[in-house]
Amino acid sequence: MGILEVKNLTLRFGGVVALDDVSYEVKEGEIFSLIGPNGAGKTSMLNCISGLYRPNEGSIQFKDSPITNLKPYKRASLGIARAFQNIELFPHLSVLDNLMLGRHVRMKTGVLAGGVFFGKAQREEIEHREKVEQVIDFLEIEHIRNTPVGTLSYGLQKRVEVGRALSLEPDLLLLDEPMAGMNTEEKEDMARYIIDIHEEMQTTIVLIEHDMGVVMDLSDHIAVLDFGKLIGYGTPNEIQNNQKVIEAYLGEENTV
Ligand SMILES: Nc1ncnc2c1ncn2[C@@H]1O[C@H](COP(=O)(O)OP(=O)(O)OP(=O)(O)O)[C@@H](O)[C@H]1O
Repeated sequence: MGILEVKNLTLRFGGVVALDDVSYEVKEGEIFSLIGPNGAGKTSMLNCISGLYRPNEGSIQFKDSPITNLKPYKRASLGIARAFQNIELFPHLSVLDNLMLGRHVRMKTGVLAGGVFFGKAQREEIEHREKVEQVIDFLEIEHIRNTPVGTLSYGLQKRVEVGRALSLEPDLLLLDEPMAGMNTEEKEDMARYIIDIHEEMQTTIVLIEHDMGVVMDLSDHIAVLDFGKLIGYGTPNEIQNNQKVIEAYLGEENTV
């Protein structure tokens, strides 16, 4: 079953067609990757899914309901979370506080009431703290839980950025180049966390990544964009043998 259905999506910026009549489905529980050359439209696609951009044409359905015209916070409250390519954390706040803020759309009493601790707000705060502590354990960032994010290494900040999205307990996690700028060891760690999130939390993941080794290893299905058009869709094996994709993006050396 498709947890996310994108139909005939077109997005224009003046004369630039960032997305051109793109349709595909992301199945529940899978790791789905969006690949393609620079400027192909991958981030624009994530922006349309998370609600930052409104497409000119077409529709997006999440769990069988239309979300095309919903605001980003509404989509977040339905279970769509995103880790940004350019880390979107509060650098002066601790890891724990950043993750708590990541849950704010789940909080009924609001961050302020939670902060001054009365009755219902206090109970809710404790519940949210527990969820966030689970994410901290899961991503093995206990040792930096009270550290201001801005003082951490880039690799750890990227992990906290994923943690911020994960603290929402999403059904659909959008990861925009979670390994960009990382060294080999950090990349391997991040790949392992993505596999664990997928396997242990059964979270559906949409991944944008330029490292083809990672994409081919992790993905159940891959969609390939080129100049805003969908030029390929399939399993890693199908994509590596797709002549159009080889010519536009992969090149002969990346194929099996
Ligand atoms: N806010 C914007 N205003 C104008 N043009 C934009 C905007 N966002 C994206 N574009 C254009 O849309 C096209 C697709 O860009 P997009 O960033 O989605 O590609 P991408 O595949 O994510 O690229 P990269 O791999 O470099 O991140 C590009 O031509 C880009 O210049």
